[in-house]
Amino acid sequence: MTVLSVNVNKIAVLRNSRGGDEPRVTDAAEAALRAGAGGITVHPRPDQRHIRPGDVRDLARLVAGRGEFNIEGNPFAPARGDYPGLLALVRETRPQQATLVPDGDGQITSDHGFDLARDAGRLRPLVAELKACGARVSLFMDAGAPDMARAAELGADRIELYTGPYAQAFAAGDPAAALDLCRRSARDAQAAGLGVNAGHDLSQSNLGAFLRGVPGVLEVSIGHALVGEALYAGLEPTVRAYLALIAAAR
Ligand SMILES: CC(=O)[C@@H](O)[C@H](O)COP(=O)(O)O
Ligand SMILES: NCC(=O)COP(=O)(O)O
Repeated sequence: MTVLSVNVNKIAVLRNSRGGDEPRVTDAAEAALRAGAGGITVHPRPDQRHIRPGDVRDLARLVAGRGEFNIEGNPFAPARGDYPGLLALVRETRPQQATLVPDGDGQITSDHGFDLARDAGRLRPLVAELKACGARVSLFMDAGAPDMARAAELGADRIELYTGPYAQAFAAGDPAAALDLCRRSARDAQAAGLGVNAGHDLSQSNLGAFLRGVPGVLEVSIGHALVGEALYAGLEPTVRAYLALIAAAR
C-alpha cells in the first residue's frame, strides 16, 4: 500500500514566524507517526525559511525505528551559514531516503523536476555518495519528462512525480490530461526498474483520483494541504483521513 510521508515544513514556517520554539516540528512528527503515517519528510533549504539543520537532526532521532525519514533538497546548493548542504545532512543523519529536487532560492516552492539531459553527469556521483550513506535516492521529475530511464541509469532508486500541475488541473475541474501524463510517466519509470513516489499540492480532495489513476505509487509526501486541513480537524484525525483515502484507493 502507498506510504504516507508527512512533510512538516509548514509547522516550521509557523514556528519561525514568532522566533521561538513553538510549535515544535518534533511534536507534529510524533503526532503524525502516532496516527499511522509511514514517514516524515522535510525540505531544508539554504535560506532556512522553514526547516533548519537542527530540525533535521532532531527528526532523524525521533523517526528512527518508527518510520522512514525523507530529506529533500537540491544537492548542488552550496552550504550557507549553518546550513551544511544536503549531502552533509544526509551523511550526518542517515535518512532512509534522500529526494533530490532542483530548486533555487528564488522559488516560493518547488515547481519543476530535473532536466536529466543537462544534469545527469553532475548527479551521478552525488547519487552514488548518497547511496553509500545508506539512503534510497529519489529524483524529483516532471510528469512527461522524456528520459525516466536515464534516472535509473544514473543510479536512482525512485523518481518522485511532481504533482503540482495535476493538482492545478484537478482544481480547475479538468484533470484527465494531467493524470494521463502522470500515469504514462509512472509506467515509463516502472518499466526502467524505478520505484515511483509522488508529491506536491496533493490534498484530501485530489489524492484518491490520483492514486486510482496512477497504479503502483509507493509513497506520497504531503505537507502544505495536510497542515492546512489539520488547522481545522486536528493533525492526527487529518493523517488518519489521508490513510483512509489511501486504503480506499487500492
Ligand atoms: C519537493 C516538493 O514538492 C515539496 O516537497 C517541497 O517540500 C515543498 O517545499 P515548501 O514546503 O518549501 O513549499
Ligand atoms: N515532496 C512533496 C512534499 O514533501 C510535500 O509537498 P506539499 O504537500 O507541501 O506540496
